[in-house]
Amino acid sequence: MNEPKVVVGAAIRAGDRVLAAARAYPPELAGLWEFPGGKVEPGETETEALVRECREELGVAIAVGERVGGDLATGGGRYLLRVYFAELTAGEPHAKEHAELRWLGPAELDSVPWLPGNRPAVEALKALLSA
Ligand SMILES: Nc1nc2c([nH]c(=O)n2[C@H]2C[C@H](O)[C@@H](COP(=O)(O)OP(=O)(O)OP(=O)(O)O)O2)c(=O)[nH]1
Repeated sequence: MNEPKVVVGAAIRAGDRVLAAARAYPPELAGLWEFPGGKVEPGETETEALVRECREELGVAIAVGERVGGDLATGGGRYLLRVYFAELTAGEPHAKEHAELRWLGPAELDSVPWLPGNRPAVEALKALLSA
């Protein structure tokens, strides 16, 4: 079996809220929520991938911070998801590729249907944002 590909997600934080994004595609994932991000390309660091994806998907610049939770198997074992805190350094997020964006506080994190693999990261976030 192939090694899982690393997928990085940015938990962009503003105060006690983080930015969640609803996928627009593919059809089987559309309407489910995730952290902006994507696959780490060959030769790219995880930080570089996060910066690139947030520029492409949201039109913003970010600074990447600490990890949120551990490595999460997702996509039926095809991917290893790693979530990082991030902060906006330039621009306001616009949904260039997502169906919708929402800023969610710790009490609102359960108000959207997350991609199933994100569950443990969302639980970790809830604890970190409430602390
Ligand atoms: N970006 C992102 N992907 C996630 C999260 N959770 C999760 O299970 N995934 C899955 C969904 C996708 O199957 C895969 C990442 O794919 P993607 O479509 O976002 O990556 P990409 O932008 O590099 O894709 P592409 O260029 O190949 O279309 O990881 C998450 O929080 N953020």
